[in-house]
Amino acid sequence: MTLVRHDPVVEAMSWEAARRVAAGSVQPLGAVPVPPAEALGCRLAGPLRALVAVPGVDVSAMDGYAVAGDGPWRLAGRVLAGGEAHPGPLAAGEAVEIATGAPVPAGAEAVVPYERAVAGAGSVDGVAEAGRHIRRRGEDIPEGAVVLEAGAVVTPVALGLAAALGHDDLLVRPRPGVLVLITGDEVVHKGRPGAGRVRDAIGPFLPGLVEWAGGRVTDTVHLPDGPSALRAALSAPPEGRGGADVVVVCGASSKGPADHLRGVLAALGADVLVDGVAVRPGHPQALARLPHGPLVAGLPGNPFAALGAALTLLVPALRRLTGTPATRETGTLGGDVRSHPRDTRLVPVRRTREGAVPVGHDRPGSLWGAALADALAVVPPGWDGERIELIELP
Ligand SMILES: Nc1nc2c(c(=O)[nH]1)N[C@H]1C(S)=C(S)[C@@H](COP(=O)(O)OP(=O)(O)OC[C@H]3O[C@@H](n4cnc5c(N)ncnc54)[C@H](O)[C@@H]3O)O[C@H]1N2
Ligand code: MOO
Repeated sequence: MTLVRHDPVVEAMSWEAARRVAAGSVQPLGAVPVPPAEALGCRLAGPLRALVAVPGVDVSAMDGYAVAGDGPWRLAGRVLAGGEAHPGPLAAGEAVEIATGAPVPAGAEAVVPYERAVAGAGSVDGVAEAGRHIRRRGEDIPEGAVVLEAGAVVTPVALGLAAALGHDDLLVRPRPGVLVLITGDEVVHKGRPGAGRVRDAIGPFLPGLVEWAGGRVTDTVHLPDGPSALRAALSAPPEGRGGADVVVVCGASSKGPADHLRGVLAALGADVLVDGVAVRPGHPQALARLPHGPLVAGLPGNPFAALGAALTLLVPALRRLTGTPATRETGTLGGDVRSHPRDTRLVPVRRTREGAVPVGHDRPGSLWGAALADALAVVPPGWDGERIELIELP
């Protein structure tokens, strides 16, 4: 009989420390100008300024008559938005018919809406209130004003605002690219898994999770077990990785005969930043930096463990790359939850007015509980029942 000597158990890093290491493992990506569709959801890398005033000139706020002096007024023309401006200034006693948004002629003192005017042949009468219904140049937004600060999220509304202010491209921190490698000979990607097979449950949730955290999945590649395919994928040049900033490896993180992540990382000379975390589920997770640049996040193959690990290592790194400040939500936890003496527990919960309530079904191999939950409660070792951190689920 051959005796196999396994590595001694190495003390895993605390969950808090692992999250800190992940956030500190990268720097925010440099600013790039991108078109609006690409900028959506990114953070501004600099302040957004008004390139033009809004409105750009004095315009009418109503459909009616721009008038000078007291009525009745002689009708001197018509001005439409996008049409020809009135050729000269209005003299006292003159009016032009005007559309909402059309430039008011110089000399106009007010706009009298149709509803308040009495039109005759070549003339119009009514009561003018000085300055009424004229939107002055820059009244809404002065030229040069900072309308959104650096770090603001580019929302759909922000895109509309930027366009109104004359911007074509926006200067943002781009979405970090994430390449996903799914390992496992038993993992299938379509249909009902047969005997000895499991359906990939991690590849389908990562794009949404990555997008929610500010990144984008550049590609999802399925690899057979064994070190050579993993090694080839991790040592590909940047263009072979789609320029990804982070490579996520799912499975192969533990100590089994097909778990090659650590061996491949060592062979490639990677700097291992996290090698196991004192958390349940998800302890075999890992974080490393390859010599040629990208970060590698190793997620366990058990899908709920992979989710917990993604929230521990991947999401904090993506948030840092996108320049997103760390936030912390705390709450109370109901139900009968016990802490573990050594490991942090991640417990799927729903947040209610009475505090967070565990939803159950939280086995490492199943996403059932996490799918019912809207957050994971972070139960530290030796928890005393005080307030706890809640990490939001996408
Ligand atoms: N001797 C030890 N064995 C294990 C340990 C340990 O510390 N010592 N840790 C256990 C824990 S905890 C976990 S989690 C797993 C992690 O395993 P791996 O990351 O190496 O992943 P696999 O062995 O490939 O798979 C584990 C499990 O998950 C299923 N799987 C894999 N990929 C997927 C996928 N994309 N979608 C759905 N399910 C997947 C796979 O079939 C296995 O059932 O290791 C324990 N063992
Ligand atoms: O990370 Mo594992 O899922 O705790 O079983």
